[in-house]
Amino acid sequence: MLVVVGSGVVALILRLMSPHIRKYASGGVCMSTARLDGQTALITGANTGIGKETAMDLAARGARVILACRDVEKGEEAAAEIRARVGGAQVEVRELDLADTYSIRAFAQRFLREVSHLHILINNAGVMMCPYMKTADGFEMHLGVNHLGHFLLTFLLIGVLKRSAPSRIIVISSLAHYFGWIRFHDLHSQGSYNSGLAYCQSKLANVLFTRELARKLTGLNVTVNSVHPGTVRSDLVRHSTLMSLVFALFSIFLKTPQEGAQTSIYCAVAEELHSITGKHFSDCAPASVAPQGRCDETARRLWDVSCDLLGIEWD
Ligand SMILES: NC(=O)C1=CN([C@@H]2O[C@H](COP(=O)(O)OP(=O)(O)OC[C@H]3O[C@@H](n4cnc5c(N)ncnc54)[C@H](OP(=O)(O)O)[C@@H]3O)[C@@H](O)[C@H]2O)C=CC1
Ligand SMILES: CC1=C(/C=C/C(C)=C/C=C/C(C)=C/C=O)C(C)(C)CCC1
Repeated sequence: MLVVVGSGVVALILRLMSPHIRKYASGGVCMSTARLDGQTALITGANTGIGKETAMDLAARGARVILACRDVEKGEEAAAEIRARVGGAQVEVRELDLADTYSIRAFAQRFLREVSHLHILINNAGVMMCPYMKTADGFEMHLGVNHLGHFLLTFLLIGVLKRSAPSRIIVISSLAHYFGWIRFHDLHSQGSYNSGLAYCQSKLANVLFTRELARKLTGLNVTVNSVHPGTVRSDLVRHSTLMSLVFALFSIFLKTPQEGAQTSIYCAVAEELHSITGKHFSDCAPASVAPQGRCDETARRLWDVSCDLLGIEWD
């Protein structure tokens, strides 16, 4: 009886507080009215969640937006939705599976053949807390998709980004990077696997990649910044029953994908960020980076190991 009354009271309080909670939870908003006419943007994992909402916004600003998706059918559905909501939207779908370096190379080859400029690259796609899986190249899935896949993609597109300068690279990381460390002795979690820690490692790798790439791109007018989008109601938690349950129970506290896209959009368009590089953002404002994400030695070591794993030379 007491439990029933207690839950009723909590539900009532939450209902009454709902507008205030929503206002607080929604986070920062990108206030820039910058137009992107004549600019080209590429967003990975843009068929759903934060990526789709980011694509919607950039298309509304006049950009040509390429949705890079592993499932072209889902990508076309998202593109149709964007066209229906944004009059005159220029959106195209291309196949890209970040869990397969052959697919990444094929994507880049076609992209470079068909598209002459790239002003905004948003490395958004991500996988979280999946069971132990390997990519086509034998990389642990989180590291392979979230870090190495985007590393290779950026390497293959860096020439066109430089030619299109000023251009921007935005890397979607997470606050979860605080709980990660790079396990150089067992990068692919072959010794022991914890899906949460593997996700955190990959998100720390995103921050370290941003740091080292920003250093290498100094003076070239190509900026690179990382983003924590907030806690966003999306398909990201699909692999974890517990997380799905927490998301369902606390959904009122979570951002919508549109709210979660604001910081990605901000980093892509805000005029005041034109020369800001190597920084981390959350809620459309600078955010702090964990100590392990500020270590230049680790960033350089991860860079070298990533190049070795991918069989590329990138100085
Ligand atoms: N939601 C949140 O609370 C938070 C999200 N983030 C980050 O935000 C980013 C976007 O996540 P969110 O929108 O929430 O999640 P979603 O799961 O909604 O979107 C993830 C996207 O990544 C795509 N993707 C997954 N694997 C691959 C692959 N192998 N090749 C190409 N694309 C792939 C998915 O494609 P498909 O639909 O086909 O599976 C989907 O389009 C991620 O990097 C995530 O880590 C960071 C912090 C918090
Ligand atoms: C426990 C709890 C929460 C859940 C947080 C979660 C579940 C965060 C997930 C973060 C993710 C998915 C990060 C990805 O990079 C709320 C709703 C914030 C507030 C109430 C208490």
